[in-house]
Amino acid sequence: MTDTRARADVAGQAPAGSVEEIRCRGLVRIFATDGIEVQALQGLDLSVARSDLVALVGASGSGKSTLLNILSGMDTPTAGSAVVAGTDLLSMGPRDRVRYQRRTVGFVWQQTGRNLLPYLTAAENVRLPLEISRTGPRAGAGPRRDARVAELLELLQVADVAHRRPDQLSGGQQQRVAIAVAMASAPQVLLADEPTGELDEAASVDVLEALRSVNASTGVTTLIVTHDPAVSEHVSRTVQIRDGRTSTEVLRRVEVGEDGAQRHVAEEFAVLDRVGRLQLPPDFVDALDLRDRVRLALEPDRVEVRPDRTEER
Ligand SMILES: Nc1ncnc2c1ncn2[C@@H]1O[C@H](COP(=O)(O)OP(=O)(O)OP(=O)(O)O)[C@@H](O)[C@H]1O
Repeated sequence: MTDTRARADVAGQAPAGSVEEIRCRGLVRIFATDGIEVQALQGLDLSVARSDLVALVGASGSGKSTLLNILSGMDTPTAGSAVVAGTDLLSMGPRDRVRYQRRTVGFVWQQTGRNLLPYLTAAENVRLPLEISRTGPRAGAGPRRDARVAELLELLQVADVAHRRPDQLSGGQQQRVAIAVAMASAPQVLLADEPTGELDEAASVDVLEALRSVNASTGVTTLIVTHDPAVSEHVSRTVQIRDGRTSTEVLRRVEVGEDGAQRHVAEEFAVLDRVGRLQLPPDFVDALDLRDRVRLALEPDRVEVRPDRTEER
């Protein structure tokens, strides 16, 4: 059974003193098709601190892609608030949206074909966003753009294949070039949707390590949406979404023992939202056969949740 502690602060709170780069409060997204409404996000709260590397996990249909589409500026929530790097995603106009997608966020998608243009080389793919924003302050002169392309290909360890087209690259190399493309305009936030979904285990580890090293060396705030349980091993914070809301978080840290040896410690927390709601893990609910109504008791240092046995008496 999972040892889940309730985190006694606001759901997904960024550490004290840090700057919140992603802040979602009460995010709701309702889709209506053929008169049927699906509530994909049901009041989701999430905070990610600047320069953090966070994995977002959850079962199929839990709302991960819906959240990522909103954070990437491609979709608008039905209600709630979402602010990314100071941009309010609910109130931005069409011009702000283009600017936001070009400058503020970078994306890496699961399908390698969606990330790269097939008829351009790796270097040309990385250069393209710099050419598109050449009038912008981050563009610089031609030689500066060349230097930036070389620097990014070096950082992602794909400089040796700079002149190959995507079909001449392995899946892992394609995703590393895709990260270089996403980082070209020096975004503040990097969003990756199942970046290892089409890769074998070895290539997945490579790509996750590439994301980690880009995060560490540039400080870009990074959110990775994934089904892949191995991703959690590569990040210090994993947020789980269940039924359109954040439900639990796993925080990992390295501790040094008295003997000087390093230990990796992982602690799981239930997420408590601003109005006091939390989701009990399914294995807790099953273990005590909790249903419909439960009894709560406030103890000096904890809250007890017990099954309601009234009808059995
Ligand atoms: N455009 C849409 N129209 C109607 N329903 C939608 C739409 N997009 C998503 N949904 C529904 O919203 C819910 C959440 O979907 P979402 O794609 O965000 O889940 P997910 O966690 O990303 O799933 P997966 O891991 O399978 O990609 C699902 O019930 C889905 O069917």
